[in-house]
Amino acid sequence: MNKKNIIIGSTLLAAIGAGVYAWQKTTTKKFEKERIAIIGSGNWGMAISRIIGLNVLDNLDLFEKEVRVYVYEELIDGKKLTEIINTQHENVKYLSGIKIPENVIAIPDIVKAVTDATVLVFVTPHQFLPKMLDQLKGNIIPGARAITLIKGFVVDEKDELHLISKMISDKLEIEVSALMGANVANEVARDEFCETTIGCKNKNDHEMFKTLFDRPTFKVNVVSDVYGVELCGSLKNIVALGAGFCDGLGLGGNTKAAIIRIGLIEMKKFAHMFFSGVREETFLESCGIADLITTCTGGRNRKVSEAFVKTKKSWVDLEKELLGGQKLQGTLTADEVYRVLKKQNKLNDFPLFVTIYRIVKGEIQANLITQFETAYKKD
Ligand SMILES: NC(=O)C1=CN([C@@H]2O[C@H](COP(=O)(O)OP(=O)(O)OC[C@H]3O[C@@H](n4cnc5c(N)ncnc54)[C@H](O)[C@@H]3O)[C@@H](O)[C@H]2O)C=CC1
Ligand SMILES: O=C(CO)COP(=O)(O)O
Repeated sequence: MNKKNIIIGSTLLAAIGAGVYAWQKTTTKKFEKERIAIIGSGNWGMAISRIIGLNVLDNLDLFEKEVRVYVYEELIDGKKLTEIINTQHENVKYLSGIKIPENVIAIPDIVKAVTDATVLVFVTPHQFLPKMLDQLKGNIIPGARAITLIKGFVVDEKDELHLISKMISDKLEIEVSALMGANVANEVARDEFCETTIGCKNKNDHEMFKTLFDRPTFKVNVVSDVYGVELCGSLKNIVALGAGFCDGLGLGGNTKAAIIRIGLIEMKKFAHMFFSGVREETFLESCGIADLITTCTGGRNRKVSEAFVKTKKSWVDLEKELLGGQKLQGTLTADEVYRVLKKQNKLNDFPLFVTIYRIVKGEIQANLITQFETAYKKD
């Protein structure tokens, strides 16, 4: 074989290799039954565990009966939380008063929790994710898929933003979808009607995810725009802080509506500025406008930011006092997004996000929430 043939031959092999890799990435491996692992057992983690546990029992031809949940172990009155969940079928700390189906098993070891899992459901406060991914790397079976319910981003030391779905996908080399919506966990757990949005690129998985999550009171719509869904769910936490400031100041619905409207515009602008392919329709799904409304009226970010204005206590103290171990995400996200905008020299394009950040940091008082440049009247 001459040199030219060798080059053509190896180029061909490389192309076939790349093709096979791409095919493996987009083709769903068929498992006899899906085995579900949930990573995270907080307020939303437990509410979604209940839904998954019930749906698995209703579809035992498709899913293994046992659903494993990774629980960050802690002692409650001297008793391990995992033991409490596995005997009382209730997470007394993070979702008290709600029974969890008995096929949902709490496991304190994250690697054991995902053993043989074909579907991984990530639902932890985002600050804990990077360490979890380090522990999970190399322990996921080929062909497994993941779905993230985490609202937040990771911003690295170079002030570059990483979407959670992309982080999980890069680290574990699996496909990752996203589920976000107007889903305050306590209300979902009480079976109050709501909708949610799943972003999933792989059409082969649409039906499986719908069967896993959809309930008569938890209606799922599946779209293909994973990044759009995730960006909506994460960015709205910043706007929710602004809504809480309005409540803290005793302002009425008109002001809050203005914050929501302008917040939505900045969410869209941010998504389109930094990510290609985000679809306009996604902002009208449950993950978009609906989640924005629910978190600006209910929700923990709104509640704690109202108290921040009224009490002038620190965020750390208020999180401890008001959330009983649950975690506030919006203040972290406001900081992360600010760092990204600063690095990209785009602070002037996001006056509301920047104003909220400055109030969070104590650089300005909350009564300046309405003093940002209202540059969004008409182009
Ligand atoms: N709670 C809600 O209504 C909703 C929450 N979300 C999102 O879901 C994600 C998870 O939120 P929640 O389940 O509500 O959690 P949460 O706010 O209840 O957080 C507490 C969880 O963090 C765990 N934890 C504490 N310290 C830890 C550590 N050092 N390492 C690992 N884990 C630790 C606790 O064990 C507990 O499971 C967040 O991104 C949140 O924004 C999304 C929709 C609704
Ligand atoms: O995301 C949520 C509802 O969809 C919950 O928001 P909070 O974290 O502000 O409670």
